[in-house]
Amino acid sequence: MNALNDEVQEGLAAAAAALSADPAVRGVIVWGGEKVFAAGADIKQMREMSYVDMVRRSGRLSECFTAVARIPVPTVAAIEGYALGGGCELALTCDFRVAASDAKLGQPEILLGLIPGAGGTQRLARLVGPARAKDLIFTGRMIDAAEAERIGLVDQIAEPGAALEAAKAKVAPFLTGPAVALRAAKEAIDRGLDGDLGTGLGIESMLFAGLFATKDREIGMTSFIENGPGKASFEGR
Ligand SMILES: CCCCCCCCCCCCC/C=C/C(=O)SCCNC(=O)CCNC(=O)[C@H](O)C(C)(C)COP(=O)(O)OP(=O)(O)OC[C@H]1O[C@@H](n2cnc3c(N)ncnc32)[C@H](O)[C@@H]1OP(=O)(O)O
Repeated sequence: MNALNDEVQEGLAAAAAALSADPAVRGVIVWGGEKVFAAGADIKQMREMSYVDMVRRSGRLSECFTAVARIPVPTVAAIEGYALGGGCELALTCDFRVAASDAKLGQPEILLGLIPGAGGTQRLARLVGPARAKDLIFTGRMIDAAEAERIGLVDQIAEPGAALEAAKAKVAPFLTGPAVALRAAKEAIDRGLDGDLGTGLGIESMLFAGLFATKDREIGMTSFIENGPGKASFEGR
């Protein structure tokens, strides 16, 4: 079930750091395999943990989730089977979510006497709105891919077993786009969500101005003038 135990979380954090540091990486897909995305944090491991254990980890509880959220290029979660609890929270750290039509998503922590502990109360509420987030978190109920798409938790539905292929198709256009501009767009949107409108507009202006130093800006504008829209062959820098 891809239970997110210590080892898996450390592996995710290391992979996210390596991908973030590699300028050749233009897009990332998070996939749990053909059977399941992730059924959440490892309940068996958590049951052995004490309050002191958790206090010791506070601040680090969701560092692998934050590492994935901070990957500076477009990311897509390809969901088969279940994305529950920490698994749904991991999917929420991606820019887009593609789910198989028979997939189930949810935040069932309340059924364990817990609440989401890796960003679910924050990212889910920002994505689907506080009322829908409260419905899923207060009830702990699973929803199918169709309901998830309806509320905006999932962006696209694929045939069972085809979520990875659909995610590859979704990320493909970004691989030949203007890499620096795509990074700037993701940073402006994500950082803007953290603050007030004025701060967000300031971040956007700074990043917009910075793109005038890129080669792709010259390529894009020259291509439009000479060939019309959408014909530019960007260099990615
Ligand atoms: C996290 C531990 C490491 C420490 C790290 C620091 C701690 C903090 C981490 C960061 C904060 C994370 C906050 C997130 C919290 C959570 O995610 S809480 C867990 C939320 N998830 C769930 O409640 C889902 C639990 N699973 C199920 O409901 C069902 O298994 C299923 C997914 C609906 C599938 O059902 P079914 O097809 O009937 O299969 P099962 O028989 O139930 O399961 C097969 C085997 O898999 C085991 N398993 C399933 N889920 C988990 C899980 N989350 N953790 C551990 N093990 C799991 C299940 O026990 C079965 O095992 P066996 O009986 O041995 O075959």
